[in-house]
Amino acid sequence: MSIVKAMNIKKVYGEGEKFAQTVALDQFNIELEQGEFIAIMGPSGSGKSSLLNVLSGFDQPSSGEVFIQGSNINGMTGDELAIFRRSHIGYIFQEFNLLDSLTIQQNIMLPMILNREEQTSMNEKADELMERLGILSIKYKYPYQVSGGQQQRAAVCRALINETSVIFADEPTGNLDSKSSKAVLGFLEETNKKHNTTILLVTHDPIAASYSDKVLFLKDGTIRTQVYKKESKDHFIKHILDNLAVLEEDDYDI
Ligand SMILES: Nc1ncnc2c1ncn2[C@@H]1O[C@H](COP(=O)(O)OP(=O)(O)OP(=O)(O)O)[C@@H](O)[C@H]1O
Repeated sequence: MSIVKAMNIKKVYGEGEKFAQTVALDQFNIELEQGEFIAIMGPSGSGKSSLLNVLSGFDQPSSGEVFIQGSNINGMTGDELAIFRRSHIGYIFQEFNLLDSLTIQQNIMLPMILNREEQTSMNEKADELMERLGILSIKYKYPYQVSGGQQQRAAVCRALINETSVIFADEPTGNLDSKSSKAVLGFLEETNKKHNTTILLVTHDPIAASYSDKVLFLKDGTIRTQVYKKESKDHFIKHILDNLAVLEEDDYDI
């Protein structure tokens, strides 16, 4: 069974407004199997965030359906979807989205707290993840007391703590220095390999994309082309850069 399946997705903003409509996704189809690690690249405005928002249930498509592990998330009520998301979907935001009133440890445990999990297992799991990402020493600090890189590592721990079968990551390294980027991407790669977690990563960065096994290039709300990792990482990065150049050249043909 596919972990994520979306069929005939259309996302139109400003529906009903005669002159201000934008078609962000156009009859979009995608299917992700268990253990796939896929990156999505494309120019600004090509529909990457719209796609992630629709696939993760943060936004409704204008038409079409999204299935996560066989369940149609578009038919769920708000409460049903919130509960479903906590157990099935991990999401890493570009802006971290940590709560300032909670410590780093509490932020990370939040999805487990909301699922009413047992305290000892929450503490153990949170400690294990923080240790792996090198932020155990800041567990009692608040988000505003730590660096952006440490906040993003905490956001990664929070997205992973419920061990969901799919992780959506929207530019998770967009605000990070290269050391923190490497830590976050390496951890996602390891999670993918070790736990067979399906990952969909949106990024502008060819290096970040090279951690995936396949890159989909988006343009005007549809997939234009895709590149597979076949040989070395360096070869993959070169292939990604070539395709980005072709996409940009297309712009000048219009
Ligand atoms: N809330 C909104 N209301 C109206 N139009 C929107 C809204 N969100 C996105 N759009 C439009 O939909 C299209 C796709 O936007 P989207 O944010 O998905 O692109 P993106 O590829 O993620 O861009 P970026 O790389 O700049 O983040 C763009 O034309 C954008 O202007």
